[in-house]
Amino acid sequence: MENTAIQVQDLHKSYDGQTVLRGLSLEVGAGEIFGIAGRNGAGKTTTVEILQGLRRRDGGHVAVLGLDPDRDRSRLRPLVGSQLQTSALPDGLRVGEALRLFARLASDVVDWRELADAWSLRPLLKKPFGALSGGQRQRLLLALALVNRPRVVFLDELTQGLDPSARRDTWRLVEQARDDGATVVLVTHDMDEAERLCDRVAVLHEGRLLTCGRPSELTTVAGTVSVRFSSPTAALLDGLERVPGVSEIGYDGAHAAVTADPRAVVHVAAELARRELSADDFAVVRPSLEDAVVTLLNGGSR
Ligand SMILES: Nc1ncnc2c1ncn2[C@@H]1O[C@H](COP(=O)(O)OP(=O)(O)OP(=O)(O)O)[C@@H](O)[C@H]1O
Repeated sequence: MENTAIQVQDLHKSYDGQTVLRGLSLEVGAGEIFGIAGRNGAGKTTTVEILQGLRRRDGGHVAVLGLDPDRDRSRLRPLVGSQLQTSALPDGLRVGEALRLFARLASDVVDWRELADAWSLRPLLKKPFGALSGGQRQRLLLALALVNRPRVVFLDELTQGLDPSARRDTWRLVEQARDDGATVVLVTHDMDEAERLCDRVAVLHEGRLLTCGRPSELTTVAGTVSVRFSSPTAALLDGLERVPGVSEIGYDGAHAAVTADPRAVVHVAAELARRELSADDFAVVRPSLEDAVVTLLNGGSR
């Protein structure tokens, strides 16, 4: 990778004899929005905590912006932003006070008023944290993660509990942070979010990297697509299962769904043409990223 922001090689970590990370390796490019997904307990939070120097690793090599989070923590701290947990702020702290305080701690590299405008927090400046809605809290916590103009930002469960429009606003602001030069690492269970927002997604499984790639690559890796079209009778579909690469045929009385290897789509289309089935709604539907990740985690093709 040309410009690497984060390098993880053969990372190991155990808690009280329970092994959580067993040889995790991955790389994050500078300027990427990089998703980390995997089942509960896969080691996602442990990994990002090690990357931030909040937890010590047992073995392996880790570099964030060329620095070792264990040894160079004080040099790394001003370069990294992190989304705080909701519990980290006292209920009585006002939005304006939080922004001012965090900006001062970060040596005022960013004008907190500009940040308040960017994140639509102006009307909330006098409100105490405890009186904010879930979405407003999330906006403040994200603004605070960016107050030191970090080169790497770690976000965990970014849009959990947000309404669809607040989710989209948040995605836009994260993209803005990336466009301003930050590398973003996003731990998420929300595959819709990962598909929409992440340049690449790493799927962790049992403390190792199961797979990593662009969302479109992962959906391809999952193996099959669904070819859908109208068909007036089931008889027109007879024998279609013998087309190489077709694994399943469904028919609901009006529509057919043929599950097939992506490379077989053209042969399915040719076969339909030979049968003079004029399907004007012929569509190839890829699995969603969520379908793909579930398939991969359940041991499907990789
Ligand atoms: N401080 C700790 N002490 C002991 N065990 C821990 C500690 N922190 C995490 N673990 C255990 O390590 C494993 C991995 O936890 P981690 O939080 O890294 O997983 P995760 O992938 O982020 O999970 P989730 O999706 O549920 O947030 C879990 O089995 C968890 O119980």
